[in-house]
Amino acid sequence: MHAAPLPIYPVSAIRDLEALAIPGAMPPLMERAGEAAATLALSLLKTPAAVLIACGPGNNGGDGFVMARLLRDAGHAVHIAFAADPERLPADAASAHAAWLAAGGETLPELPPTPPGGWALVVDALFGIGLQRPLEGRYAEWIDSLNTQPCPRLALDIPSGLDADTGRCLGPCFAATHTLSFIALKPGLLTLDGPDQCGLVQVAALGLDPQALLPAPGHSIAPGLFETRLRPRRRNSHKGSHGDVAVIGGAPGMVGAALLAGRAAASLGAGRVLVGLLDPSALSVDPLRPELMFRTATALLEGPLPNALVVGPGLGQSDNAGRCVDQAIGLPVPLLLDADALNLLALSAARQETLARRQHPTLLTPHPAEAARLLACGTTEVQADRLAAARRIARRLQAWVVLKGCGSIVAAPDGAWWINSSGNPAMATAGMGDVLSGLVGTLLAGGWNAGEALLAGVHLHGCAGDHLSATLNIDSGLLADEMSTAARHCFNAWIRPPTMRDTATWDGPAHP
Ligand SMILES: NC(=O)C1=CN([C@@H]2O[C@H](COP(=O)(O)OP(=O)(O)OC[C@H]3O[C@@H](n4cnc5c(N)ncnc54)[C@H](OP(=O)(O)O)[C@@H]3O)[C@@H](O)[C@H]2O)[C@@H](O)CC1
Ligand SMILES: Nc1ncnc2c1ncn2[C@@H]1O[C@H](COP(=O)(O)OP(=O)(O)O)[C@@H](O)[C@H]1O
Ligand SMILES: [K+]
Repeated sequence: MHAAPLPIYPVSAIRDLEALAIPGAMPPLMERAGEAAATLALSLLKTPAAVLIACGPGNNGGDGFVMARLLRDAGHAVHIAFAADPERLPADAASAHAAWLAAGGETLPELPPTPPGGWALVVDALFGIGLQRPLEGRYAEWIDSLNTQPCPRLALDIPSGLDADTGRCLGPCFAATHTLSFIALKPGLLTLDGPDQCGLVQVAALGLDPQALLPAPGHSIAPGLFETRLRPRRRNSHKGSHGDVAVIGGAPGMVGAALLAGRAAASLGAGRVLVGLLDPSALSVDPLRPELMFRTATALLEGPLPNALVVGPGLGQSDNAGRCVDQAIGLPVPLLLDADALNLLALSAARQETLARRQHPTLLTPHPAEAARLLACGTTEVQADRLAAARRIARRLQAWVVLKGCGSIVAAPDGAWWINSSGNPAMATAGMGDVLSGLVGTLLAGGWNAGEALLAGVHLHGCAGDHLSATLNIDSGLLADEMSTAARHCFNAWIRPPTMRDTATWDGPAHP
């Protein structure tokens, strides 16, 4: 069994879930949320300790009051900072506040000074999915102060100051070491600033089965999404069974990009890899990867059709590059456009219209600046709502799209979406995108459909980066060309049956 994707609900869908779940919920959801938070806190606290909980004016504050009461019952010294008007708390939060006072607890209108031994835990129960605007004044000061505490910092539902839908810090934002999100994941936990602000994310479903109440609008990416493809190769197969990948790119000065894509394709097991370079004076062999076959871009586009075509790595924006893109769009093959192929697409409305009418799978792999060009807007606008940007491109161009970066978004032409959580900032180096193109191209050439190939390629690419960072013990300085063998390693771990995954020896053919 491979890991299953997790459901993701934007705020509007969480509100719908609330409406469906709350009428019958007993004990109330807030009680369950506070209890789940207290359970997590107890796992972080060894001996009776000093805990600071900052409670806000809404239901997120209510979760904090419930948690405080339970931690106090467990013997911890709980201090609550609460500056709002108790009369204006929503009903459940008002009950939780009253129960805290009835249990002998008190609240302070300001953050108390740090006790001599320091806080053992600080908890952000200020704002959750009801955050409407950037934090200012007192709340901004509280966040700045809480962020300096060198102890575990737990956010309830979502770090205060983070937009739950977009992952954007609206202003000052709690920097959690742990986030306990209620009912289901929200997109903002997983993309843009979310992963930096959230620390370790856990979900407390509060006894609900959200998917039974409301189908999830989106999902995380996990191998369970494409597990039917994760099978060992048939013994009776040959290079023709695994597909030809053609990579078009490599204008003068950028030949390396095409090589990176080609090498990644070869390492992932493409039957044959052909590289069509635009630079007429470039290599005709890659001495470090002699398996690659070289052609001119024109010869490749006019020769026998490959099983998948990748156009863009190091392509440049010459007239010749434009002709290659136009020609590729017209070919009846699965087509992945990356890098300058996307920039050339952005330059021509006619090209976009032709692309959107293609009858064969089209995949686009923009980073935020390329996405901005495709949408004729600024990169800031793309990053302000990555999910919306990816979905807009996918719908408009009727293509499968990955908007790359921290928490890559995959969007389908029909509006479906996923968020990837593998990968890390050591991968923020030139050439990483070229490697991704080669990996996805190989899966396409192997007969995977567009969605499976893109979801798997994006996830695999991140897993390879994580594997390398862990095994090399590095947080920076990952080289794009190192990724190919790591991707090969991770992919083979996926396709082997569990019983064979750790088997290094071979005892002869298995007999039934
Ligand atoms: N979903 C569920 O079923 C469950 C939800 N639960 C919990 O409820 C949380 C959602 O609660 P919520 O809707 O009351 O919103 P919440 O985040 O507490 O903030 C709203 C308050 O903040 C205020 N406010 C907003 N922005 C502000 C700012 N920048 N600066 C200052 N004030 C600002 C806003 O006031 P206003 O904007 O009207 O001025 C309002 O008073 C959710 O995240 C989870 O923790 C759990 O109990 C389990 C079940
Ligand atoms: N901080 C990060 N976290 C996760 N993945 C990242 C991060 N930075 C870069 N990556 C991944 O590395 C790749 C970079 O692609 P791209 O920007 O196109 O690079 P290039 O154009 O240099 O080849 C993308 O797949 C991206 O998602
Ligand atoms: K919070």
